[in-house]
Amino acid sequence: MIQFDAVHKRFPNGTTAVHDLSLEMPEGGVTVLVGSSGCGKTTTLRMINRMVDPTSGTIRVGGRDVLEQDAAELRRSIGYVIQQSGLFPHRTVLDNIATVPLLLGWGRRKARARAEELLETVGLTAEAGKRYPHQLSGGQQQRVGVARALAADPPVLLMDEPFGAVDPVVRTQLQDELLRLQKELSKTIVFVTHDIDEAVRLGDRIAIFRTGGHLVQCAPPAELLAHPADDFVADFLGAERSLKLLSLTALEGIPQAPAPEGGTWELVLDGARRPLHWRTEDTELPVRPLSDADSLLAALNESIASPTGLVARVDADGALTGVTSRDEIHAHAGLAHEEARAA
Ligand SMILES: Nc1ncnc2c1ncn2[C@@H]1O[C@H](COP(=O)(O)OP(=O)(O)OP(=O)(O)O)[C@@H](O)[C@H]1O
Repeated sequence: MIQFDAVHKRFPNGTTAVHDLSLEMPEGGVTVLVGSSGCGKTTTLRMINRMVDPTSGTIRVGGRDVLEQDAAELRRSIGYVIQQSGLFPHRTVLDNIATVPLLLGWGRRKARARAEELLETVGLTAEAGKRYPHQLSGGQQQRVGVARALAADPPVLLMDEPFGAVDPVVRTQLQDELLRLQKELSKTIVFVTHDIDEAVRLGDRIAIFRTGGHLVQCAPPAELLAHPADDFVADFLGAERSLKLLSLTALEGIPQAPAPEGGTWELVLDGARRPLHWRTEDTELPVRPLSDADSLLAALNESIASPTGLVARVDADGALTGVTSRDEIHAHAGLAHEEARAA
């Protein structure tokens, strides 16, 4: 969908921001650009919608060279979300979201109806639409930014550190929302971040850049974590690289056994068989039940916290389906690594 071919960007002051970049960003997937400050991520992103033009090389979107297209038209056809949302302060939330449809000549009524629909899509109330941006929290403003970028239903979304300015809890919520939306919409997304955990969570492919605008490696997260191309990439991925790999493997298919009965610790259930806590004669300890979609990393964590070393497994309704032991989780963690290395 988006193709960079030998792209170079040198600014008039002599700074090379992007060096000989050849990269493909697949249709309907999330490509995350990561790297330390100043390594050329934003410049790469902005060359896609011609906010910056390359010095040499070719960029194609949907097979068409961007330099052969009208810059303003191209920009309207590509969604763009930035940190601090970039909303117009003197327009209501609804008018902000309707910006591009109005520019495209949709007519006021249709543009507003689309904006109302999108408010709901990004998890905001109709009432929020009547407010001005400063009357919303940072996380809500980012949601409006995403809604505005989606308004004309563009096939491509560019997102530059969109969740960089919100606290970690809201950031996780926004990431979850984006994953949910992406399941429905399958946009071609290019996402810039400093945060490798965010990249592993969101990316179908991760491109790691080094200062001077050099692309070092581009691969799906599991491949990157199992086979970093060099020490730079390994350092960037961090010391917990192996644990990050476990965050990509789901618990589904990992064997379960019936919950133990009559031992020192008992798993207490409510009337709907939902786990409440672990109980011994004089103590109760919390249980954090996991479903098939949860990761091996979450299971490892829970197995360490659990007094019995057992992880309670539940179905979609939260009802107990069985337990899995710490040893079993360990064995599968090792297996997940071997498979990733072998792949
Ligand atoms: N308009 C410009 N003129 C001159 N140099 C620029 C310009 N824009 C960016 N640069 C330089 O190009 C390099 C790459 O910048 P860019 O913003 O693409 O990096 P980045 O990886 O997105 O950084 P950050 O994570 O800090 O946003 C930096 O050295 C930057 O100072």
